[in-house]
Amino acid sequence: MTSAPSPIVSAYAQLAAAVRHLGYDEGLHQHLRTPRRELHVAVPLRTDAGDLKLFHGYRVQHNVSRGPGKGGLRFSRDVDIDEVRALAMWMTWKCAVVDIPYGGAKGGVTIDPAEHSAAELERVTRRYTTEIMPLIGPETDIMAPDMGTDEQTMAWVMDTYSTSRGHTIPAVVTGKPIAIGGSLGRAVATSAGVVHVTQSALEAQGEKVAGKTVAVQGFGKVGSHAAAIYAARGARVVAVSDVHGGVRDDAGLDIDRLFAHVAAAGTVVGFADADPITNAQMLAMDVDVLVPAAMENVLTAETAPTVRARLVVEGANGPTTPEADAVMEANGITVIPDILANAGGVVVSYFEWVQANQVYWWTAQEIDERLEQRMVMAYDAVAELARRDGLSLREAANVIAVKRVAEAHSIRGLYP
Ligand SMILES: NC(=O)C1=CN([C@@H]2O[C@H](COP(=O)(O)OP(=O)(O)OC[C@H]3O[C@@H](n4cnc5c(N)ncnc54)[C@H](OP(=O)(O)O)[C@@H]3O)[C@@H](O)[C@H]2O)C=CC1
Ligand SMILES: O=C(O)CCC(=O)C(=O)O
Repeated sequence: MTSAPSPIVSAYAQLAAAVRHLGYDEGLHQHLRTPRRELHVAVPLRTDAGDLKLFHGYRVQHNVSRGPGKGGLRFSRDVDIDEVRALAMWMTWKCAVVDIPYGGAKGGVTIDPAEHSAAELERVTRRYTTEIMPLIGPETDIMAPDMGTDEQTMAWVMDTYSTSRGHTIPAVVTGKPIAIGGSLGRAVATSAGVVHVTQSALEAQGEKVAGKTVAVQGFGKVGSHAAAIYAARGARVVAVSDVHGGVRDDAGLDIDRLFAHVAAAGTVVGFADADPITNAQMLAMDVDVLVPAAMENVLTAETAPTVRARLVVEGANGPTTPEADAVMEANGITVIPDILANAGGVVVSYFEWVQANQVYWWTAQEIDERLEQRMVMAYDAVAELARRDGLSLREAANVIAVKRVAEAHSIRGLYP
């Protein structure tokens, strides 16, 4: 899983394909490929035991032509500058494909959150925020949770930023707790969006989510709620996994009981009434829908030939390499690409930012309806272009997104 090249290689290849399709010249290609700004910061930590440790942090604004930078903050031992660059670029295309007024950005700290206490993570978050202060702000670059961070992390970022400005500024982050201006629905929005696009793809074949078998890799913020929503919509979730391994029950896992098990055990492994399964075995299961919702480079030239699902819905960012895309296309497997499939999170982040700026809060129903409408609209546009031009859904999504960003450059006069 980790032998694949950096995600930036996939991101560059996907952009190059879209640029070729659109017939843009090399100058515009380079303009679209190159991050607008990058900040590398040192993040010192005094541990609970009194030692001094140093971590490396990054914030990359890939593109800000359509609006402020927008994108999550990742805490993981695998974070490096190229990963953050790739994730920031994907945020640019993601915001463009669902047509929300943002550019793309991403941040990361090379730290394994599982190895640190809450107090240490708070100090790391506050120091990181202070160091990247020149870039962030409600009108310049707005953070949200990603892998290894959560709503508590966003509360610390918001508090650190607000303290430095002397007043409370909720719109500097999204995905924060409801008590300090978070939005209803944000915690499950990425997962809800994953299910909406699954439904759209199945409807195109006269089918629906109910009755389908689903396997979900990753039981974190995205994967766990996706499993719950698929089950609530009548699908049979037959396998889930996390970094420690997975569990399988062909009759369908009881997701409520699984949540209770994970709350107690910290992993899906060991869940009673289910068989153990490895992540590799799960990717190869004979299911209708496979949802990689953990990390990058999971579906590679090595693993893609084993995939037997009809539909792969990318909850994670960058789970599929270009080589794996080719293999799955040849095998008749439809892939709903990350920038479309997992865009529900940033869509509701946008709703949260709008609500914070207006200081006026929407109902859960308003948020759910507006999210579904936007996801379905984006899916339909991508599917229509794919049909028209004989493209994969990933190619079509990238073409739509890259064109919108290039148009913004052109209209603003940054690139004639
Ligand atoms: N949160 C959001 O709103 C959005 C997230 N995403 C993307 O979705 C993906 C997951 O993010 P999120 O759910 O927030 O992250 P979390 O940190 O909440 O969860 C990550 C999950 O993946 C598991 N995992 C980590 N490494 C592996 C591995 N090698 N094999 C199998 N499972 C693994 C973790 O297991 P364990 O807990 O045991 O470590 C955990 O269950 C990322 O790619 C992220 O960028 C995309 C759009 C929005
Ligand atoms: O909600 C957001 O702003 C972005 C979430 C994110 O990091 C992502 O979509 O990859």
